[in-house]
Amino acid sequence: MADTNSTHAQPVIQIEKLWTQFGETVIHQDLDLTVEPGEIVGLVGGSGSGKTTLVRQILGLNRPTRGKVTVFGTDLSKANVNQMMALQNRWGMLFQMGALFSALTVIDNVALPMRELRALPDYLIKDAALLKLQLAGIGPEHALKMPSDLSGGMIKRVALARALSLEPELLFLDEPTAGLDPASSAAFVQLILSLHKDMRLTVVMITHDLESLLSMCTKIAVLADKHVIAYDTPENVMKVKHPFIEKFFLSAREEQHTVG
Ligand SMILES: Nc1ncnc2c1ncn2[C@@H]1O[C@H](COP(=O)(O)OP(=O)(O)OP(=O)(O)O)[C@@H](O)[C@H]1O
Repeated sequence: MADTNSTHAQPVIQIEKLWTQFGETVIHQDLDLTVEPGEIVGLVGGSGSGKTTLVRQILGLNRPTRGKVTVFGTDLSKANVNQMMALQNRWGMLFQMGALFSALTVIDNVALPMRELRALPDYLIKDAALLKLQLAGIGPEHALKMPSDLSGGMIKRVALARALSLEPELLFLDEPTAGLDPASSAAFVQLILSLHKDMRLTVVMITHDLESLLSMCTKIAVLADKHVIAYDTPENVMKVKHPFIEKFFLSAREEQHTVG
């Protein structure tokens, strides 16, 4: 009998039978991945396993050789310019490098995506930018500073405020804690967790940082052997017998044994 009570929300991201080839080199082969609303998915894999390429394909910046990428129900291979622009307003991206424009003040960096939309008067954009900064833990006293006046942790927070400026439903994070000291890293993880809760975000994050993977992710997707070899809760992924997984989680397992 059909279960009439269950709601089947549309996946935020659906990747089906994706192939990526650069020249003779195959990077992804028959890769499948589905991200449901509200998940925080950690994307892990060895260097060159194709994590960045996969995220670029989800953002429509790279086209897969074969296969289908659907975001918010839109098949990217069939999306026209207007549909792509509509999608771009529904996601935010926190880049690892060059997170801020060095010639713009903190508030102008955050205001930029809103100004590009040309939908709001500037006084409203400034207020909205101040609110986003506050959400990311940056007070108004820092609004007119230049990026060069900020610490690494503050730069990440301002970049996060900018990624959130269009109130995205989907947030991409590329190595969000890289370069932060342990205390700033833990604070940044807490910030993302609270935003995830308050803003009902879906998050996809590339990271090598075991600590943030285990404390944040509802699911981990492991990229190896050209596809997703495991996609489950951190607890279950850690149990999968595969050389990459065993090596990657070795330290976490050892910690568990020490504690237990
Ligand atoms: N445009 C391109 N042309 C040719 N090769 C490319 C291109 N983009 C990526 N590659 C190759 O594809 C492979 C996957 O790269 P990608 O950056 O996606 O890996 P990654 O898993 O993010 O690696 P890392 O963890 O080191 O950042 C690499 O071997 C890279 O050199």
